[in-house]
Formats: sequence, structure tokens, C-alpha cells
Amino acid sequence: MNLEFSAQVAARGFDVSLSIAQGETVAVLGPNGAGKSTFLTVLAGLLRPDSGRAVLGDRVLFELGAGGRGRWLPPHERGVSMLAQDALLFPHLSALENVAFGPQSRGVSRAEARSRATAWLERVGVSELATRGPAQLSGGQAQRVAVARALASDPELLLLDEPLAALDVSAAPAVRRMLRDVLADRTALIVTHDILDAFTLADRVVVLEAGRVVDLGPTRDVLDRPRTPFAAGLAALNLLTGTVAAPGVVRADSPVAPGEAALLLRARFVDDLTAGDRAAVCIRPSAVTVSVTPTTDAAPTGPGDPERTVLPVTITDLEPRGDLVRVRAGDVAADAPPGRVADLDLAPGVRVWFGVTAADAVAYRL
Ligand SMILES: Nc1ncnc2c1ncn2[C@@H]1O[C@H](COP(=O)(O)OP(=O)(O)OP(=O)(O)O)[C@@H](O)[C@H]1O
Repeated sequence: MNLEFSAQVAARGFDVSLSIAQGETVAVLGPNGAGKSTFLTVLAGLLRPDSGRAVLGDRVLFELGAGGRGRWLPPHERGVSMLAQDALLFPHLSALENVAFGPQSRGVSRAEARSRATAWLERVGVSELATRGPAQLSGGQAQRVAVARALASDPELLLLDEPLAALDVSAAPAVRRMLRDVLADRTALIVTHDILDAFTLADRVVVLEAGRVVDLGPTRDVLDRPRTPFAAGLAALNLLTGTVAAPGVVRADSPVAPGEAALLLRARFVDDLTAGDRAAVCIRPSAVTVSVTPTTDAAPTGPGDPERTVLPVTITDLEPRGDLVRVRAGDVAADAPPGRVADLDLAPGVRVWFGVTAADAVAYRL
């Protein structure tokens, strides 16, 4: 079912509007306290907003005017299922009985509820565990049963609150694959801190900050072309913002580090931008070279090269990352091989030049 949602919760600074198409999965991203859980609990009917309106298909979930008066459907009448971080299965019921519970409490016969439960357990890959109690299931198995339970009541909207966060790293990938299978063509919202979940499971992402939508779009657009520091951080990309000064040139809003001059960034424009337009410039850390003078091999033609930007920066932090070292200077980072870091004697406080070609600095509308 498609969803039209708008709600305000003043005490939490929450004011979000969003539409979701039938069959679409949207990932909800945002820093701690951004309002992600508030969003899900309002939809599930566990928190009543001050005002707003939500319609799922042709069912009005709530319609509340100023003062909170209006229509309000209780959770069990919404056609909405919620899957939490922990499986939260009934401890005294078997896996099969846990899954059959929902349909049965909605009036489906015991035999039919058990047959639906059997089919769902098979779909999530744990049919052989039907008679086990929750205490005899691993974290990944229990979460599979919880997915079956959430879906057995045939919800029109599925809410998932960090469904993989409590699983260990060896169990998460298989459960993620299973979720990708069951979420296809299902209207769902998934709160996650994991960029892999967003890429694997979601058609679109919405980024919340301080209770407001700050970015919304297809997953790849938002994470490959981030517009907020939060999305750039998740995608591990450098993001600089500024104003277009000339074709292929963006004047950065602020220096890359305190005390440095404002920068003219030479960039590859992927949107139609003209002078005065606001622009974001996104750079992969692996495309940034580091040198200790502006004219060494890392920046062969120096700062005057029209195809290259050279940023004078002071290193703030070095962090090993796999077989590279992330060299940070304020908000900008470069990935360099450990040998180069040692050869150049890089350390916090050392002034260096970061170099990036215009081809590797992608500019788009902000
Ligand atoms: N039960 C509550 N009563 C009052 N305020 C709350 C309550 N729960 C959360 N808040 C506040 O509402 C705002 C949004 O919180 P919410 O839990 O929705 O954020 P979140 O994005 O889910 O964060 P996290 O990633 O930490 O789970 C925060 O300012 C938070 O302090």
C-alpha cells in the first residue's frame, strides 16, 4: 500500500512529511536523536503526534488537527507490523506458535494459522526449527522467526528498527539477503545505521536531522552524491559546499581548516550549474593525493594547474584503514599507503598539500 505521512511531535522537535509508493522500501538514516524511532512509533500507533495525517492505502491511520483532536487508529487496526532489533519472541511458545499467533488472534482458524506459519518459516529459511523454543535459537535464527511473525499477519506496511544491529557479523549477511528477498515489492521503512543495509534493502533513503527531513532520494543519489555532512560521513566521502564562481570552479564556503584561505575548487560539473548557484563538491578520499610541498610528484604541476585543486591543510588525525591510512585535515581526508605516510613523516600538526584533479571532484546542485 502506498503511504502518505505527515506528523508533528512538538516535545521531540519532530516534523516530518513523507510519501512512500506501494512496494517501495525506504531507509531512514540520521544521527542519534534525529527522530528515526519517533517516526516508526508514530506510524505503529505507539505514540500519538500533536497533529498530522497518515493514510495507508485507503485506511486513515490518524488525522489530528491542532490540539490533537481527530481520528486515531489503535496499533492493531493499522495493518502495520514492526520488527525490532531484538526478536522479542514469546518465550513460552515454539517458533511455529510464535508465527501463528498473529493470524490466529485475528480470527484465522488454528489449522490455517499453523499452515501459514509453516509457509513463512520456510520462506525465511528456518522450517526445520518450527518446534524449537526461542531459548534454543541463535540470534540470527530468532530474527528470522521474528521476520516470519511480522509478515504472517500480512501487514500493508512493515517497519524495521535496525533489524540486523543485534546480530553478530557472521550472521548478519545471510539475514540481510533474506530480508532483501522478503522486502521486494513490500511497502517498508527500515531504520539503520549501516550503509550496506541502505544499498541492499532500500529503493530510497530519507535522512533525518533534529526531527526534520534534510535529504531524500534514491539510495545511490543520496549516498554517492551526498548533500549533508551526515550522508557524506556514512558514505565515507569528502563533502565541500560552496557557490559556483565560473564554469568548472566552485568557491568553497569555508576554508578546509581554520586559518586557511577560502578555496577555489576545480570540479567536474554533473549538473547544469551557473555562477552564483549553490553547489556540493564530493571527493573520494582515495582520489586525494598528499604531498609535503605543492610541487612534488603528488601535485606535479602545482597550484596553478587549471585541472587540479591543491589544498593547503594541517593534518589533524591519522587512522589506519585496511591497507591504507586515512589522513584527516579538518573535514577533508585523503587515503595514502602506509609507506608514503612514513616517507613523508606525516603526523598531526604537519602542514601538507592535498591534491585532487577536477575529474575526481564531482560538483552538483545543493
Ligand atoms: N520517550 C521520550 N520522551 C521524550 N523525548 C524523547 C523520548 N524518546 C526520544 N525522545 C527525544 O526525541 C528526539 C528524537 O529521538 P528518537 O529516539 O526518535 O531518535 P533516533 O533517531 O531514533 O535516535 P537513535 O539513533 O539514538 O535511536 C530526541 O531529541 C530524543 O531525546
